[in-house]
Amino acid sequence: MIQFFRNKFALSEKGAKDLMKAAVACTLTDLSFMLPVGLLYLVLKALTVKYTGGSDEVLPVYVYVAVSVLLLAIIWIFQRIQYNATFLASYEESADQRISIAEKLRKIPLSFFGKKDLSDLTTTIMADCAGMETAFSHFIPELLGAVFSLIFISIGLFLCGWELALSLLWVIPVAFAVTMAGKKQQDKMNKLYEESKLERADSIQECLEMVREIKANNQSESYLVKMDVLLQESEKINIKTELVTAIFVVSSQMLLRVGVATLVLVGAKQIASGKVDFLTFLLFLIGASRVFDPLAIALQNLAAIFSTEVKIDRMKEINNQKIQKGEDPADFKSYDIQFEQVCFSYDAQEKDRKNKVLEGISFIARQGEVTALVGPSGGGKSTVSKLAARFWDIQSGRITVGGNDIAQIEPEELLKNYAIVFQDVVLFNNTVLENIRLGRRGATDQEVMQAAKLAMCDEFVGKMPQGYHTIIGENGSTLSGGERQRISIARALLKNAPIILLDEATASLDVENESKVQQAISRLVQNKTVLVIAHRMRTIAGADHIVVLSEGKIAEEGTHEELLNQGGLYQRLWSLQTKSAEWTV
Ligand SMILES: Nc1ncnc2c1ncn2[C@@H]1O[C@H](COP(=O)(O)OP(=O)(O)OP(=O)(O)O)[C@@H](O)[C@H]1O
Repeated sequence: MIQFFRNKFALSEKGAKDLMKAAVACTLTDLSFMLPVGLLYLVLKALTVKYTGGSDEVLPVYVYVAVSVLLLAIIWIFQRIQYNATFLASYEESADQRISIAEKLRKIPLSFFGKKDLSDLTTTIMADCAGMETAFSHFIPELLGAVFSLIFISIGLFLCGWELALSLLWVIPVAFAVTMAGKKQQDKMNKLYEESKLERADSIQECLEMVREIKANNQSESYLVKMDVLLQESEKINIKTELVTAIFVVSSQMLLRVGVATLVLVGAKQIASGKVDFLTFLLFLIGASRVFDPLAIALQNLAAIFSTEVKIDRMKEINNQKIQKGEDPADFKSYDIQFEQVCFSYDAQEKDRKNKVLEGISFIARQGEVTALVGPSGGGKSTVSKLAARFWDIQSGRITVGGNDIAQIEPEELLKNYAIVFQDVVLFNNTVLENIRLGRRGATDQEVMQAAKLAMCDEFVGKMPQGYHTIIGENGSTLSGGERQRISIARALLKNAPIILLDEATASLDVENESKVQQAISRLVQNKTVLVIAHRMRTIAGADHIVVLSEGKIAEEGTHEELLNQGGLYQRLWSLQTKSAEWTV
């Protein structure tokens, strides 16, 4: 049962156990609501006997009052248990779910993120988990509680009179069948609704992210029109989804009322024929309201669980992703990076050779040397540098660092040895100091400032209102491209790792700052393995080893002079850049 709940609702083992406990608590609460019905029956029976001159002794009023108080106390205790078992447990479970999804996302290969966009993932972590929370605290335990308590109450009613019980309860399987009959239709609409919700969130996010480009291209009007159409579409799907659910749920809830009607018909006939007394009939009538009220909610809950299934599937999709593992406690004797016949495609499923981004790549980036990757745009330079840090797992071949296959090394362990400066710098809405400290947690303010100074950050930080303690806005929105890049370089300098990946690290710097930062980088790279990508070929002319990549293959490799002498692609690119440097507008 626990395993069933785990699979069905993507719960942790504790969550599945807590759900079972919550279902038992809901059952006990539902059953406890039947206790006053029993007491009422006894009171009415005693009064009837008394006023019809029977011989039964009526107990003193205070006994009934005491029993009523006792029953209220029992109901309160069960409700309290239900509250703890549903709400508290569900909050714990959804917090655990969010943490476990975030943990999983940390370990999933980046290829997964290529297929999912940001709003999709945030929706899963926030909205889907919240939906699961409601299902856990309300829909599922209440439904199970209603079903379990119904079984007990039905047995009781059958013992009191099977004909009356049958006349009342026959509608229940029919009502459930009606709700279940709509499942396929509801599933389809729920899926459509979730998709439209995602599209809407996506579009709003895109609009906010691209607000500068939209304004610059005078596209605000057309974007708003597009958004309006999208929202109207989404509204239509929303209404249709509600309508489909309502048709089946309301029909089944109405059916329950038919059960009361058939009870009255059969009851009247049985009273007339003297088969049952009026009190027993009354007991059934009161019992019917106690059974049908939670049941009507249970049918609604069943439909709500259908809609949760789409959310659960999305959570399962993340939970079932293979994570990047690695067992070897790597022992790095050196930090040479070696690519051996590496083939790679961003779509791991893609078998089609023509979609390969890299094919048969083999080269060595030695420790103590600067290895430069050059070549036409789209040739695979950034891909090679990202593969060197195991951002993606390759499909064939081998990448080693100091002889250790990086596919066998735990990604976070591996990355401790890398300092990376990307073209697109990511900054956090925090102070300059903390953004640089990200390079090495635990570095002192002194060390952070030393690295910042080497990366030429001093000059622009000095002009900020609170210096290094100035908050730089979301993704460093208050900084220029060059300033962002210098912070990123300072991070790498602070980390001081044995392997350095520089992907267009100085592209956004002006000439003066570029030469200063280059000096800092040259101090940083001593005795390290450096893999550098630069479009401005003069910046890598001094590299120890140049690998020319074109259309995912190595076109040629060697030193600057060797490659110029070969008169191949490198020489052509070099002369083109030399000529373009002379161009003027
Ligand atoms: N995340 C990704 N998902 C799918 N395809 C990608 C992804 N990143 C890059 N590519 C594709 O892989 C190929 C190589 O891209 P890559 O960025 O490695 O080239 P590059 O040589 O660094 O280009 P540039 O000099 O323009 O930066 C390109 O065709 C690109 O479209």
